Amino acid sequence: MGDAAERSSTRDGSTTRIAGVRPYGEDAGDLYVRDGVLVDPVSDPDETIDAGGLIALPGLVDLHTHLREPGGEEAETVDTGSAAAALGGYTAVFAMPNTDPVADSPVVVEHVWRRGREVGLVDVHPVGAVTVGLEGSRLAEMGMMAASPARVRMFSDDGRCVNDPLVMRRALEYARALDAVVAQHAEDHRLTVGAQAHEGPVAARLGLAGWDPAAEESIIARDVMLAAAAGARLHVCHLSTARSAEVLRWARETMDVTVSAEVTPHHLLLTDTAAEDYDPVHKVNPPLRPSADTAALRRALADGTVDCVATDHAPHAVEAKDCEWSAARPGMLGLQTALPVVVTTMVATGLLDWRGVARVCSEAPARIAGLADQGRPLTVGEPATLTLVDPDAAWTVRGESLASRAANTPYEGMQMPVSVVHTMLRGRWTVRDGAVRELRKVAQDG
Ligand SMILES: NC(=O)N[C@@H](CC(=O)O)C(=O)O
Ligand SMILES: [Zn+2]
Ligand SMILES: [Zn+2]
Repeated sequence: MGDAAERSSTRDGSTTRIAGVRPYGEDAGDLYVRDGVLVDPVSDPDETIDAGGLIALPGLVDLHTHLREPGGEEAETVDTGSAAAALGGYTAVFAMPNTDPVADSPVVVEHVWRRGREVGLVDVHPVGAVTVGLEGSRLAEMGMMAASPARVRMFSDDGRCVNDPLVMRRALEYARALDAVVAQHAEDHRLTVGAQAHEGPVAARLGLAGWDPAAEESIIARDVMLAAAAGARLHVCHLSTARSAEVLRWARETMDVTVSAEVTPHHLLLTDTAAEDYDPVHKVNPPLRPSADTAALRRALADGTVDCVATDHAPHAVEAKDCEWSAARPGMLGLQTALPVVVTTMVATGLLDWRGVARVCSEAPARIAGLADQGRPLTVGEPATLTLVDPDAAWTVRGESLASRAANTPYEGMQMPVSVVHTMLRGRWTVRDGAVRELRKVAQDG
């Protein structure tokens, strides 16, 4: 604390030079930061950071994070989840409302928002519930949450689907009036009663009850029609099948609808065969799919059919995972492994370059969520909100070493090809040399 780097990168009028960095993986040059923004070069910076060999990206934005606070603090808190996010290169996250109590009121979203500001490592934007208690019947106080200091602009019952079409229609109509987006966990619950794994030969062989992919695809098809009719914005959470991507293409070609979609890193990399070890760390909702879907999802992300990557970071306490498969809770950690998995699946395969990574991990999610100061270009006058990545620093995942309170990573022991080295939020380092800065006592700006 209080060293030169910290002083020079806060808003005291001094200038930091980030030397030899490669913005978007392109030609090396210097970035200059003063008062929280990128500025023109100066001849006498107060401090110079050697960033030779590092790639600069705009700070990553996660539209789908479970921070578990309030009520699930044994798995994650705003504090530990923010640290995991910053270490993963994130500068903004959207905290899902399936907490206890559910974030379906101004009181709860304000609590999460205030905790995020107190911690100060990433911008924490609470997602408001669509229905009271996530129960799917009565609309939550969407307008009140939008009007609260947390300024909620994304609503979701994630963990549950807004299954009732009339409730979904009303939610979309309200969202339109609030200029908000409804993020749907697409799963027709009537089709997935007792479901444990993707319905197919692998689940059949393992004796696990099948999760019909039509449960996802049919809800997406229904929702694009409802959104088009309501003139509302729809976002599809954790899209996971080839046909779901086809439905999006068809919707955009045939109707006037504003629909966006995210894919998780795990659905880009892992397949349903991961369940063969019966280790519930591989249990997730929607389930891991066959490799044909994984391949189609990669193509859909590359060609823009799927707009962005979102982690669906879902920490679970040991008790919720250290049990037989059918009793385990679905979900896996994602914040600290997302960027490396995107590099493995999209960059190493030649499907995306680093510009493309910036698009799907930062620019597109910021646009979908309507964030004005995230996902911005790395150019003079823009916020100094960025992450610096070493493209050659491989590391091995150890759940116990991750910043999350929980350890349920599906990548235990796996090599990740790249490392986040530094992260900066509006001119302040949140991560230096792969370690979180203790910012908790630093006053929040604006
Ligand atoms: N993805 C999961 O398997 N679990 C999520 C809920 C969700 O994203 O649907 C959770 O909250 O644990
Ligand atoms: Zn979900
Ligand atoms: Zn989720």
